[in-house]
Amino acid sequence: MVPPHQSNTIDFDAAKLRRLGFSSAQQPGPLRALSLADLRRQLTLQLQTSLEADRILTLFFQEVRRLVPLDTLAYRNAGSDLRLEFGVSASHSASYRLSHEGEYLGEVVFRRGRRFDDQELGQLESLMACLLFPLRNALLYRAALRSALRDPLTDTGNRIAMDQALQREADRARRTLEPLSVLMLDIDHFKSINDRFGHGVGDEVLKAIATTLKADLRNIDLVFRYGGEEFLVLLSGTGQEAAAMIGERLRQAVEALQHLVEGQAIHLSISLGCATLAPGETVESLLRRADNALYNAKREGRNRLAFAG
Ligand SMILES: Nc1nc2c(ncn2[C@@H]2O[C@H](COP(=O)(O)OP(=O)(O)OP(=O)(O)O)[C@@H](O)[C@H]2O)c(=O)[nH]1
Repeated sequence: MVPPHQSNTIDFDAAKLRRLGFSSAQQPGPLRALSLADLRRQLTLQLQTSLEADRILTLFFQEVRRLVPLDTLAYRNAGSDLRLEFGVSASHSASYRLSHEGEYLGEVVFRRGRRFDDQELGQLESLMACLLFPLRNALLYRAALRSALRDPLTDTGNRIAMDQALQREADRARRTLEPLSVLMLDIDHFKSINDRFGHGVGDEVLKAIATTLKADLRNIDLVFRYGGEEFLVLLSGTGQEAAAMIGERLRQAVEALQHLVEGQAIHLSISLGCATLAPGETVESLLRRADNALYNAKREGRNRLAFAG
């Protein structure tokens, strides 16, 4: 009797993948010269194994060098916030702006110590065709991840991103014994802005304040919108005194904002609660203390910073 279905199990372990032509990036050993056609076939298989732009370009750089000697591969895509560089810098370069049917996919730059000849440039162009679709998929994946973690109105991190970042940074602070502080901040009398000028203006004010906060902070500091008109600033490696200085700078920056509605500047201010992670403290307790401090800043008259007890 022949069964109607045959079921098989295949374990794609590292050895099997190697036999099928998928090599691991960590695999040591000398690079073997290949024909253009062989390399294109291998690249097509290998570049499908990841959705991370970093990994895809690392593999591409590693494999392309088997045919065309290269010192550097650089990749830039400002729209996707990507700037990657592999290898060591060199004087001669060949750069390519990649696009597919009008869709911009970034710029690739190859560098090395001597000029590229026409045959090599032809080979690089042919190999870049293998990069196109894996790279496009990686950019789409990156955009999807990004939008799942960002607040679209203010382009700050959302609540999910905040919870993840807080946990990650608190774990790191415990491990490294570095300080970690948060600033919880809330726009003063925001309801009356909505009531007087409408929700559209309220939204513009939220965007303007978020832009001011981001412009005033260093890159590694992270801003999240965790409620309607409430933001959290996560300050890694920052103790209470420095966090208060940063908070005060943010307060002044918002106060100095000239936000115009129908030609008239409206007065804006924020109140802030500042808390620093105590030894053994949980993230929930840190947030609770920052929230209490924010409540005190409001009660004491707004447009000010209060410390957590
Ligand atoms: N335009 C707009 N308004 C929002 C959004 N999310 C929340 N709000 C409004 O934010 C206001 C918050 O008001 P309250 O919590 O009373 O606080 P407040 O008026 O800022 O007063 P204090 O915080 O005590 O200074 C409410 O009117 C909400 O409707 C949003 O995405 N857009």
